[in-house]
Amino acid sequence: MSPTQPQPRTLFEKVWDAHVVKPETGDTPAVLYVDLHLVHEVTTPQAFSLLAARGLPLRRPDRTLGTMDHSTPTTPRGADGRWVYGDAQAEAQVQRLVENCRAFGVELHGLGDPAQGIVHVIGPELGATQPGMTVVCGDSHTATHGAFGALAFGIGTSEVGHVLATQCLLQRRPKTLRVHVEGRLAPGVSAKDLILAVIAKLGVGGGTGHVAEYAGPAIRALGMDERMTLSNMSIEMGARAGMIAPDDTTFQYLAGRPKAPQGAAFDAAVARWRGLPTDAGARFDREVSIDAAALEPMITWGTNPAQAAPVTGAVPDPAQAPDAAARASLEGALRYMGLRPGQALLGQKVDVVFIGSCTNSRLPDLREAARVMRGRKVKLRTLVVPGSAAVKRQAEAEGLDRVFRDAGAEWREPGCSMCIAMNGDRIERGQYCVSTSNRNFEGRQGAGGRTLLASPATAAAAAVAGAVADPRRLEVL
Ligand SMILES: CC(C)[C@H](C(=O)O)[C@@H](O)C(=O)O
Ligand code: SF4
Repeated sequence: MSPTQPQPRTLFEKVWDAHVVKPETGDTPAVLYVDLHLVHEVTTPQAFSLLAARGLPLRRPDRTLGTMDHSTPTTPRGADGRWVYGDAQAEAQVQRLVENCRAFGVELHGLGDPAQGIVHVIGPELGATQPGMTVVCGDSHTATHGAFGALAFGIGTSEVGHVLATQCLLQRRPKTLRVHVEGRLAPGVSAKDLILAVIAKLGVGGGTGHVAEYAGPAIRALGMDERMTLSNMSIEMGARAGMIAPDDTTFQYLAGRPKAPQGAAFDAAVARWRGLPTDAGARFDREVSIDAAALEPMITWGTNPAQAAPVTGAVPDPAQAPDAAARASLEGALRYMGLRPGQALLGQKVDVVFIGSCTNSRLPDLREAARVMRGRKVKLRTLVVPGSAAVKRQAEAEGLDRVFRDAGAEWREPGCSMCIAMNGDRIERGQYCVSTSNRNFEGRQGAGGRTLLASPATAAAAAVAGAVADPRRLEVL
């Protein structure tokens, strides 16, 4: 390459370089400009108070977008027009967000609003999330928006305050990691199974300090909703963000969405966005590759998302752990989960199924669950919670709600719900829940509750079978 030619750059580097207001020096992080700041009720009260205490205005109300999701009820409002909250704290949080957004002029999609929903579902749905943007939110699953070729990551509450006040953020430049996914996913194997397999391979710390880029033929073949499932869980392997290069699938998804550029402006944006993908010859700090065709439906058996196995596999035996520390951690996980070393995962008893969360609550996820439940009955408590009011409307227009109700499942209002159990939707101590969410930490879905993470099809199969089941073998259910 001649010295005058520009260095090939990765997708991450292009987005980072375009947003650096002040470069990083030895002891000071870079100042990074933020294009889109998403806000929800849990991580904003102190941040808005910080502004109020200093008498500062919100720097860019037009680049700040609010919704409520974590603490919101998923049962419809009563005949008196009132929502029934899980507890007083949940209601207070929601009220604070309403007041703060009104006081600071933030567009808020609150309860009952046709665009309300989980923050990581509504950003893309409204076309607010776009390629090449920097997107932040006081929420670790902000990585979801990376599916559009945005640099999107979670920030802490004090940083939320900085962004509200300045539209900028102090950031150290992360390293880069490319996850190259060869081949094609087999029928019955989904993006959720792929990301669980990637995390199982790399470990919960495998991406620490890095921004991941998912690339390769298997990724190109995925729709936007599936790509979001993948990017969403990047944080579960410690990655700062998880990006996917924008392509025609991305542009088609965005065309006509209310907050996307319209008409000639859209065409101009697409022309710009086409320059974002990683250049041939660009260097990553680390590269891994995985064969999509070899994957099976996955399910977690432990208390972190890397503790996963094919659904046809078995719970590992701590006696075979490579060292004492690994053995102790395995033993701890199995004790909490009440599972025996070597036991088959198929047939493991399940008490509750949760289909929802920012990982798997979009229309294609619900279609998958409905495909499995259609004409069948669930054997246990099954909650289906759409990711947004828009997903709920579309699902109902297709009659998916009927399929779920006829099967005996509960069809709820949009929100985070049982993913985090902040709104009163929870499992009981000792119960097993096959969940399409992203975290199986101890007590995540309710104190003492045991979570097994899986895809919508695997979760629906468990609901119908009353136990862990293989979604590719519906004929035996
Ligand atoms: C409540 C919020 C701060 C939290 C997050 O950061 O991700 C939640 O969304 C989660 O999934 O654990
Ligand atoms: S659905 Fe779950 S993971 Fe997603 S933002 Fe809500 S609580 Fe966090």
